[in-house]
Amino acid sequence: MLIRSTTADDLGIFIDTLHTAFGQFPQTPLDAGGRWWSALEMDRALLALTPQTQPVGTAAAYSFELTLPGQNVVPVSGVSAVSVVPTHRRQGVLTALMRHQLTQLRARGDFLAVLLASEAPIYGRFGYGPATYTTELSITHQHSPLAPPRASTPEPGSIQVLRRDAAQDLIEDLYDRYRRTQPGALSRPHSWWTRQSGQPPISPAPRYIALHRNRDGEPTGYASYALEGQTLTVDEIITTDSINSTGSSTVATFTALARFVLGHDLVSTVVLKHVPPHHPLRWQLHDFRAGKVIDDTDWLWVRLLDIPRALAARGWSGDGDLVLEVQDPFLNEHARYLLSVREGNAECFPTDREADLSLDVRDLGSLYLGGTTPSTLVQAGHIHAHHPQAAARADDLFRTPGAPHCLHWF
Ligand SMILES: CC(=O)SCCNC(=O)CCNC(=O)[C@H](O)C(C)(C)COP(=O)(O)OP(=O)(O)OC[C@H]1O[C@@H](n2cnc3c(N)ncnc32)[C@H](O)[C@@H]1OP(=O)(O)O
Repeated sequence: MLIRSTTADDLGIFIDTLHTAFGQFPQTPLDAGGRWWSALEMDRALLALTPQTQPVGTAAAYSFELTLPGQNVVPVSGVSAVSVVPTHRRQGVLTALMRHQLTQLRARGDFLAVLLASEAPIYGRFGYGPATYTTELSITHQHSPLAPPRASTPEPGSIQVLRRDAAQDLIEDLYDRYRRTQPGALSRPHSWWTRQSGQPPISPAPRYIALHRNRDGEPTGYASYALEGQTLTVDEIITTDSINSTGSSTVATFTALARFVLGHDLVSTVVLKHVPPHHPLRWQLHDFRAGKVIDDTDWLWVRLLDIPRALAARGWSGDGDLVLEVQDPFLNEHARYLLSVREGNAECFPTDREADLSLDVRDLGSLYLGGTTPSTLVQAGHIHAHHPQAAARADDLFRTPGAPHCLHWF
């Protein structure tokens, strides 16, 4: 099996191989469906070829930024377009692609990689762990407008409905402001917006944008939505007031936009994709049961490539020391690290001290953004705690003010 990097000249063969693997018919990159792939960075993609040079596998990487706990924004590679054609599966092609890619990512100095997994059992063996979660809610509209708040007054603001193509610059700017404060969120490069490459509202699919302005007239968020029959589907609600610089959160803009879509006439069901974990929306309904969770799933998977750098890059809570013994079976690495947290910042170095926790690098990926607690993974039997206080001490350090959330598709 030969793995080689691609160039722009390989775009056609890359997309052909990818579509064969996914069982779809090829689309040129410029037609509507093919726009998805026009954002591919072809100098960062890989092709797997047989000794007869038949292309049988693909993998790509996008250059994104990821917001970490502490609102630290760092570069990250977004792994995508991973595929092996059906005739060559379970022969180690993916394993060879992953090994090649992880080596390349490290060589370019990356300390983190992320992906969205088509199936959950695929990527743990390569060191990725599920790190953010997202919920899809279906709300039966006529029974369940939002109840008036019992202990506060709704923020006065206004909503304007725009067509998606008239709102592109506004929503690009709002998304960018949102993602810089939301741990777990990824950047959407400008080229994705100009090429309309991605899922709605980036793609040219017809959408309305409900734009929210605060009492001073400043845009603070939007809902991207479409109406089909009597179902109104919201792709995403993006708000810039959800987490402020002190880390405290409000849902004022989200609530105003939810009230707007739930009040839409001639609609029986409102589907809200990508509601963040622990969001209060269901509590705001008149009828709690009218909000049905139709999907509650992992979204962003994280892989640490340089553990000391990755751990020092995020913000922490409290003060304390923790020794982590980390196994990385795929890269055949095993080391112990001392994590020292002081006033929200961490230093991390290899150490000989006794371990507090022993864990696989995939579990460290799951803990990294604060979406899962160490004690949960100890209880699940994935992490070994060497003494009774270890999990609680780790919980205190890894704790974040809110759940990480990602809704970018790539
Ligand atoms: C980030 C993204 O792009 S997500 C998109 C992933 N791509 C797809 O889902 C497209 C359809 N599927 C495929 O193209 C292929 O089946 C792939 C890429 C998932 C797997 O490729 P393969 O070359 O068959 O994987 P490979 O032979 O290296 O398998 C490695 C191991 O993973 C296991 N594995 C591979 N795919 C799966 C799966 N879908 N479910 C469970 N286990 C799997 C194999 O059994 C093997 O296990 P073993 O080491 O214990 O024997």
